[in-house]
Parts: sequence; structure tokens; C-alpha cells
Amino acid sequence: MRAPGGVTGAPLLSLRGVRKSFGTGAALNVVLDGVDLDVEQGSCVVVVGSSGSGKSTLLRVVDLLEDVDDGQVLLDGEDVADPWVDADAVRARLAMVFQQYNLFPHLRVLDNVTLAPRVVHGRRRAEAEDAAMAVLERVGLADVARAYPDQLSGGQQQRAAIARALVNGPELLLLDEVTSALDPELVGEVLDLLLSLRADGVAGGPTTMLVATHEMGFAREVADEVVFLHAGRVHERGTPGQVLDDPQRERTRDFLRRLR
Ligand SMILES: Nc1ncnc2c1ncn2[C@@H]1O[C@H](COP(=O)(O)OP(=O)(O)OP(=O)(O)O)[C@@H](O)[C@H]1O
Repeated sequence: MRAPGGVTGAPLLSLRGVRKSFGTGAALNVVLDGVDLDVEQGSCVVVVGSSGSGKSTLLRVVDLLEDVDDGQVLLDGEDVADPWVDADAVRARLAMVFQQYNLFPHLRVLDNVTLAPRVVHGRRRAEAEDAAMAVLERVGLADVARAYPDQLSGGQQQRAAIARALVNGPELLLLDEVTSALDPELVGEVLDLLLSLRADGVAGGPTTMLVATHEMGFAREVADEVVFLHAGRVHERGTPGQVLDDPQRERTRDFLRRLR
């Protein structure tokens, strides 16, 4: 399956020389060491790399959950890493789905999905519920809208978290290892949903995605571009065929060999 014909060629997101480290002195851990990356409107970029290579940190930097030490995070050309930026306005344009679904256990699925539209965006309850039911329908959960999270399977909970991410029509969807916490038999339903979102979009348009994953099969099917992160840098990038089937650099070959 390939991206629909909505890729415009203009980067929605560009990272330029992004640096991020944790700790100080002898404990300094340089995680991102000058990352350059572009995500075009309507495209899907998949970040792969060993555990600890900085995939989550990269996504968290884009979602403004981590400050950068240096470099630019350009959303439509505006540097959102600038400390003076209106973070709420930026976050309203993005949505992130995490490995752990992070649903509120005391709220029904529908209320989890309507929370941000109502509280953050000030939408009226009826309007927020209509929007929430539409996305719950889209992810195949309309019939469990009134259930609590612990009444759902892990796969259903992750689909509810995806519905929550989609409800405000984000311009960029950030997916951080969204199948890693799932039992193997539940992974397929979430990947199928993401493939279908990629193919058909949500409101008729393609969904722009930046994805961190260990699922190479998924990367192969969903990505316009695969980016291999190593030692804090983009070590190799290209189409899934180029990076996953015909890697040019030894580190990339090592990484792929170890997965087999
Ligand atoms: N808040 C933090 N404080 C200190 N160190 C952190 C923090 N967040 C991440 N790190 C460190 O940054 C490095 C990269 O972590 P990150 O979670 O980004 O990697 P990853 O590629 O997503 O790994 P995985 O595939 O295992 O999820 C790790 O060494 C991790 O310990």
C-alpha cells in the first residue's frame, strides 16, 4: 500500500540540526546529535533504530514534550522549538499516540475522546460527542463508546487512543511504538487501522505521520521514507525498499541483520 496522491512536496515538519542530551558531566548522554529530517504534507516518515537510539526523544521533541538543546523544529516554517512559541497553539496542530495508551481509566471511551475537544478547545458537549462518535466509528469502536478502558482489549484501548488523537483533526500524527505494549495477537488490528488511515485519511485527506516503530513489516507497507537513526544522527534514509532491502551502510545492515 502506498501513500495516496496527497503528498504536496512541501515539508510540514523540518528538523534542522536538532540536538538533545540528558544528564551532565560524566553522565552526559547525547541522544540527538544534529538530526535533520523532513516530513512532507501527506507523507509518512518512519523512524527505525536500535532500542535507545532516540526515536521516542525525537517524537517528544516535535510534540514539545522535551526542549531541544540546539537546532530548529520547523512546523510550516515556524520554529516551534523557540521557547517563546505558543505551545498550546502548536500542540493543537499535532497529536501523539504513545506505547502505553494513557487513557483515563475513570472515563468512558467516549469521554476520553471528547475530553480535549471540550476542555482544551472549548467545544460544546453535543458537538464534541458527534465528532468523537465519528472517529470512534472510523476506528471501529462505536459499539464500545460507553465502556470503560479496562473493559476493552489492549488493541481496542490503543484504537481508542488513536481516536482521541484524531478527534481534533491534527495536521501531523506522531506515533510512538504504538504496538509495543500489545500482545502479539492484537498487533495486527492496530497496524491494519493505521494502514487504513494512511490509505484513506480521516476527513478525506491523507494523514501526515511521523512514526517510530520496531515493526519493519509495517514500516515497509506504510512509509514513504524510512529513516535509520544511529548514534544520534540520521545514518541512512530512503524508500523502504532502499533502506530495508538494499541498505548502503554497514550499521544499517547490522541493525537489520540483528532483527532477523
Ligand atoms: N527523560 C529522560 N531522562 C534521562 N534520559 C532519558 C530521558 N528520556 C530518554 N532518555 C535516554 O535517551 C536515550 C534514548 O531514549 P529513547 O526512548 O528516545 O530511545 P528509543 O529509540 O525510543 O528506544 P526504544 O526503542 O527502546 O523505545 C536512552 O538512553 C534513554 O535512557
